[in-house]
Amino acid sequence: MHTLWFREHNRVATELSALNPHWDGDTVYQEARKIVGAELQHITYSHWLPKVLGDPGTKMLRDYRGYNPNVNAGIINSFATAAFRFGHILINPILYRLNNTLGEISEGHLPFNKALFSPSRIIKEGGIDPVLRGLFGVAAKWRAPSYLLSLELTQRLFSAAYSAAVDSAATIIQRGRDHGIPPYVDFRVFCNLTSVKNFEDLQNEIKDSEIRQKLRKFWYENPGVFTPAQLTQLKQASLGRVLCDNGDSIQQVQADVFVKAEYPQDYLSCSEIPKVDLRVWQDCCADCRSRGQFRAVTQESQKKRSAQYNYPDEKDMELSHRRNRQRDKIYVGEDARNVTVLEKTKFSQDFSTFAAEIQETITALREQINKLEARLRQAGCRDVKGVPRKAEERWMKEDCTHCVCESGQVTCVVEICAPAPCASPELVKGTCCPVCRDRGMPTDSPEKR
Ligand code: HEM
Repeated sequence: MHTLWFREHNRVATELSALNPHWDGDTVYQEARKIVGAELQHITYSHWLPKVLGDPGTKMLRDYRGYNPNVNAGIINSFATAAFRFGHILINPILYRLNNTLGEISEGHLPFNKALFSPSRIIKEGGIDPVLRGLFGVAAKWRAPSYLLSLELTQRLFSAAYSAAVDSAATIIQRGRDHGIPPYVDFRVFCNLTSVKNFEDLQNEIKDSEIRQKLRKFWYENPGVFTPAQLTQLKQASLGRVLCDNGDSIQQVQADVFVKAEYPQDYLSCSEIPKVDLRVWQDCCADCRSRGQFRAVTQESQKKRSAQYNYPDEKDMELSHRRNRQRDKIYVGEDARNVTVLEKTKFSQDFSTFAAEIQETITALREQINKLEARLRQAGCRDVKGVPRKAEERWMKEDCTHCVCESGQVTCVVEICAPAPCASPELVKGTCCPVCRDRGMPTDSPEKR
């Protein structure tokens, strides 16, 4: 686009110069610059912005009513830092390169990351026209949640120039923090939209209930994120303990490191500070139900977005190029939603992968249902040690782990500890939660764990 506008300037200048042979170079340059600036303003406000803002937004913009020296022409911080970066979701992960009949050029389309920092492609691979045709001859990217920022922008941006790629999503979020931009929920109220308290209130904006559910799970106490046993352990965590475990050689800290304490009397040895017992993350126990939950969430948070939203890797590209030459030209989605252009072959390939994935999921679910039904038919259970337990039987597994046999399945729950009402709670044998008691007891007391 820069080359296009640079050429436009020179074209206008040449024509002006022919019309006004008496103008000096500076006059030709300044007048051409003024004209190109005006063209850009006209196109931006009259042709582009209405597509971005829609009718109501365009009406609010109103027509130009003359220069007003009292209007601050600067843009607000939140516009530059956040709002106008919406343009990043318009970026297509593929640069389509089309010939003059809108078919793919012999060099093929380009993944976005291969296009940056490679101006030589313009010279060697057909000039600027193929890329420009790709911009006007192909529909815009589909505005579905999973298409907003492609992996090209979050995992491969500028990878041709830097050893580590830039993550545009992370940069945008971080830039918002750098600039102290108010949170989205505050902007909703400012813009007279409904106020929101939780992700369900955003169901018109985030239509996919699965995504809303995933977002909810960022709070560690939400059901399904950790098992009850894990939660109990997590609530033993303290910054003091993290300092003890990870400092170079910190041996003593106060019980609450956020509050200054007198040394040595108010300091505790690190061994006295409660610790998160990671054994409850050991991947084998009778508590299959909660183990399943834990696994699901852990895998969910690690899962990368499906490659179907992105451009194929190099080896796939070679294959697709060969196929492309034989098959139909690109067709533009006629759908009113402006569906992304898909190559016919790629579409059917994606669809087969999708169908195979669904099939796999159905088989896995069927297996789970069979297992659950088999359990329901069982009257009792067996605990971890293989001891038979009757239906509805309850027992203590350890000091603070209650188990119950329900519907053929053992479920164990670890007691949740209330915050101890003293500065230096201790873990004492026979109790689940840290207790407050006389601090005179020696630290190596056999009662201590
Ligand atoms: C080839 C496409 C694009 C690339 C590679 C790109 C890349 C970038 C990068 C790397 C930044 C700096 C991020 C930071 O460190 O804060 C940035 C900032 C920005 N981008 Fe883009 N961008 C592209 C297209 C767009 C479009 C189409 C728009 C709007 C329609 C846009 C709007 C902005 C804005 C408003 C900023 C912030 C500028 C500022 O802080 O003053 N970008 N872009």
